[in-house]
This record gives sequence, C-alpha cells and structure tokens, in this order.
Amino acid sequence: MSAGAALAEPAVLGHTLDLLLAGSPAAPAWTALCAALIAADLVLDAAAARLTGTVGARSTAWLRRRALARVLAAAPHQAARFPAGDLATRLTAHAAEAGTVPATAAAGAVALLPPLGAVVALCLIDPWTALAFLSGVPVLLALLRAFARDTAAGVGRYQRIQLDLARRLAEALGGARTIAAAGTADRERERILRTLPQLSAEGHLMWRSYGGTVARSSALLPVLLYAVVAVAGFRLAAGALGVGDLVAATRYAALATGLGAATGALAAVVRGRTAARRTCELLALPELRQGTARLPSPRAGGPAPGALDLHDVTVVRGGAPVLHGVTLHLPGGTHAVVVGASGSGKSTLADVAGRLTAPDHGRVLLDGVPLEDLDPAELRREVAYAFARPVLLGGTVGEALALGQSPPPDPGTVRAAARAARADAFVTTLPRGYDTPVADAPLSGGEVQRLGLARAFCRTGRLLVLDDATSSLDTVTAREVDRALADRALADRPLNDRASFGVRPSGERPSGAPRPGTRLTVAHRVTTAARADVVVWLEEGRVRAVGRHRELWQHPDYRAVFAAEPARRHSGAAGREAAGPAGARGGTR
Ligand SMILES: Nc1ncnc2c1ncn2[C@@H]1O[C@H](COP(=O)(O)OP(=O)(O)OP(=O)(O)O)[C@@H](O)[C@H]1O
Repeated sequence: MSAGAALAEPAVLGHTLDLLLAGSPAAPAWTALCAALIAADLVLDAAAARLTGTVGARSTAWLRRRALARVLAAAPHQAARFPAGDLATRLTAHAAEAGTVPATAAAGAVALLPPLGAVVALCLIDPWTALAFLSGVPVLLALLRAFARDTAAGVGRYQRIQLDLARRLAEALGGARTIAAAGTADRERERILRTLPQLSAEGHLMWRSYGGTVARSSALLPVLLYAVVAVAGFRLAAGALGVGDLVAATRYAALATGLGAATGALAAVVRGRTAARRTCELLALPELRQGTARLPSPRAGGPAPGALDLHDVTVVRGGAPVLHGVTLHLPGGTHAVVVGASGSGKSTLADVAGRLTAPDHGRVLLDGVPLEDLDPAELRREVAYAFARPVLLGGTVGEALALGQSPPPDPGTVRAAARAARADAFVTTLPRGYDTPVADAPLSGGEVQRLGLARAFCRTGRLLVLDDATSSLDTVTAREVDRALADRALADRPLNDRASFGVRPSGERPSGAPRPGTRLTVAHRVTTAARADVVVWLEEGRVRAVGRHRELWQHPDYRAVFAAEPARRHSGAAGREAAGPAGARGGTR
C-alpha cells in the first residue's frame, strides 16, 4: 500500500498541476487527493517500521527456540562441539541478526516496488525517458553484485573471528581461578583479544566496501535522473509531452533512483543470511533417537526391576573407541560399582547406561527395553543421575532439587532426600532454607555435590547412576552417604512412588522389602567398591573383570587402580578448572 501511495503520488501531482494551470473546477478535489496520498504515505511508513520490528523479534525468537531445543535434544558430547562462548554468540548476536532477514528482505522487496513501478510509469509517459534511465541499470546491477559477493565473504570472516573471541572469553571466565592463581591475567587478556585487530580490519573493510558502493551508485543515479529530465525536456519541446508529463516524469525518475537504496537492504540481508547459517549449524546437531515404548510393570514375585543390559557396546570419541564391545548384565536391584584407571571409560559407561549418549555400536536395555525405544519422559523418570560437578538449575534450592519432576515432589520428600545426601543440615542454615534462591546460596564444591545427590535421591526410578558423585566429599560424609544409600530405609521405597521415596523418619524401622532399582556407581574409593554387590573393572575401554571386590582384590592390577587414586584425584581437581580437554568435551554436567 505504501509503495502504491508513493507510486500514485507523482501522477496525481502532475495531473493536479495540469488542472490548476488549466483552472479546472476539479483542481481542489485533486489537491485534496494529493494531501491524502502524502499523509497515507507517512502513516504507512510508520506502520511498516513497526511491523518490521515485530517480525524481526518473532523470527529471532523462533530461531533461538528451535536452535536451543536442538542443542538440548542432542547428546551432551555432541552439543559440546560448540564451546560455550561460541554457542552463546550463535544463539544471541547471530540469531538476532538472522532474525532481521525476513523483515529486511520483505522491506527491501517492497522498497524496490516504487522504483520499478516508476520505471514502468516512465515507459507509459514516454518510452524514451524510460530508456534513458534503463541505460544505467546494468552498471548499477554489476555494482550491487560485486558488493554482495564482497560483503558475504567479509561478514563470514568477521563472524568467525567473533565466535573465536567469544569462545576464548568464556574459557577464561571458566578458568578465572586458575588464571588468578597463576597470575597470568595480562597474558590471558592478550590471548582473548589477540584477534581484535583482525576484527577491526574486517569491519573497516566491510564499511569501505559499503561506502564505495553507495558512493558509486550515488554518483550514477543523479546522472540517470538528469538524463531523464533532459530527454523529457526535448520531448516537451518536440510537443510529445505536456508540462504535467514533464513534472511526473521528473518525479518518477527521482523515485526510480530509489534503486540505489537496495545497497543498504542488500548489506543487511547478506549479513543476516551469513549469521543465520551460523545459528542453523546448531540445527544440524543430531538428536538422540527416542521412542514411545514403556517399561514393563514390576510383577509381584517377578524379577526385581532395573535390570540393565549392555550388549557389545562400543562408543567412539574423537575418532577412537573409548568403550570397546562392552557386554554386561546387571540384574534389577544390583548395586554395581564401576572402577578403573582415569580415562578407562567409566563416565562413558555411566552415560550410555542412562542414554545421556548413544552407543555407536551395540545396545543398552533397561528391563529388556532398548533405551532408544523408550519414551523420553519414562526414561528420565526411571533413570536418575548425580554427577561429580552438578549444576543447580532452578529458582530456589528446593526447586533445584525437584528439577524435572512433574508434579513436583512434596517438601517432605525433598527434605528426606537432602537428609540422605547429608545436605539438609547446611540447607537449613541458609537465610531462607530450601526457599533460598540458588544464586544467593553460598555453596562449597562439596555442598553443591551433596545437593546434586539429593536431586537424584528425590527421584524414584529403576536406575540410579552416580558418576563420581561423592568425589568432593570428605571421607566421613562420603561414607555416610554410602550408608544412607545402602540403608534399606532409603532403598525400600516402591518404584516411582514419590511420596514414599527418601529416608524414613529417624527411628522408624525399615520394612525389609527387597531393594528396588539398580545402582550404578562410578567410584574411586576402595570402601565404595567393597560395599558393592558387584564391581565392574574397566581397563582401556574394555571390561577387564566383573566380580566381588574381595575376589578382585587378589589381583595386583586391581589393587593398583586404587593405589594410583590419590594422585589421579589431585590432578583431576586441577584439570577441572583448567580449560583443557575435559572442559572441551562437556565440562560441568
Ligand atoms: N568427547 C570426547 N572427545 C574425545 N575424547 C573423549 C570424549 N569423551 C571422552 N573422551 C575420552 O574417552 C576416554 C574415557 O573417558 P571417560 O570420561 O569415560 O573416562 P573415565 O574413566 O571416567 O575417567 P576419569 O576417571 O578420569 O573421570 C578418555 O580417554 C577421554 O579422553
């Protein structure tokens, strides 16, 4: 409509001028029409600007939501291919730039309508005037093509440098304590900003290219305008055009020079498209396959639920297998402890057991159902995880413990789980106890770890996976948590009965019912292995042996796994803060 109003304006203006010169009685009505057209043009321009903003915001939100959903639906190790800073830039700055493409492209196309319409109008007024204008269009198109090509290449390089910078910045923030401890802040600042001159050079290059194109097109278009006016003048002198036609032709020629404004729109579209490509790379992350199957209900007198089977499981990372053909059968209710030297594949085994990652070969089954066929809600209800470095997500501490449960567990259940994880005592000393916002809770590493355990204990399920989840606890607390887990009172809960999960009030006697659910613990402590029903001993990604701790203890290589432990744990703790390979492949979980 706006383009229509702008197009009609010169013709109406020209005709009104003719009527005024001829003293026609229709002149006042046409003058009013001119005023109405100008007002409509202004109002429609304002509406278009508002619409552009709204469409841009909606497109950005849509893209962000889709990309983020894909990142979260991918296996964590796949998502970790995009380092934190890189990912944040793609989802914020690049998504915002990409979101402007539909509105900018539409606005650009609409903005081209008046110039193109003006050329048609020139043709109708007098073909010679149109020809005068069109003679310069090939030069203009060549300019725009070269500009689009240069801009696309420049924007690509600029955004790559931006991602690199953001990645290094996020790395440094993650390793702030290491940098402070090493006193390398200056060196780190230089490392982060190393590519800033390149970024600046690329930015200047793009602006130079833009400025050059605008200058060249700005020089060309007035020449075309004067050519049209000159031709129209000759045609007026020859009696082929009237004065009104001359005015209209001059105004249409001016409108046709609006083709030059395409440079700005083109630059924005090229920038947005390149940014969109970066955000859309996230959409290429493979989703973990999910199914719709349900787990069989436990039968009275039947096998205990939580049977975990790994059949010939191989997991490849960085081109090399980190688990090789692992086959394992853990009957429901087993407490299995996975031990092995650092890097032997324990965490990878814990990840495939609860489908945080999919094996590259082989299958994992829970109670006979392949995990990839399981309904995702059922899978997450039945498999609980606690990690060495849990991240507390949620507004308050209580909400962080109930994460992902719908309906949320009642406060009694949350508190009982926290007691079992030896977290209740320090949570109750927080300013608002369980209602304390996580951001306001000053927590040590060991306290965060205990909350991570409590979060896992809040869930009832057939499989509880504890991946080094007590590594930051002092020996006494770790033993208490171990005991609480082994305590029949904690174990006696019926599966997926939220209200009855957790610890019984102190003093109440356990019922003595069979312990439901399977526990898979990645551990480095001899005491934890000693308490297990069965120990899975991994060596270089293969199962070296499966058996009782006291039987395996006869083997010197098995004892060596624990002998090496103190040194490993120290180096592990240092490695966590450093921006090393551990951080690169997933960091905090
Ligand atoms: N995304 C990845 N890319 C490349 N290599 C990986 C990746 N994830 C794990 N690895 C490698 O796989 C091997 C097993 O890793 P995993 O974390 O399972 O070992 P772990 O036994 O749990 O070690 P630790 O006791 O030190 O935690 C290691 O050599 C590790 O470097």
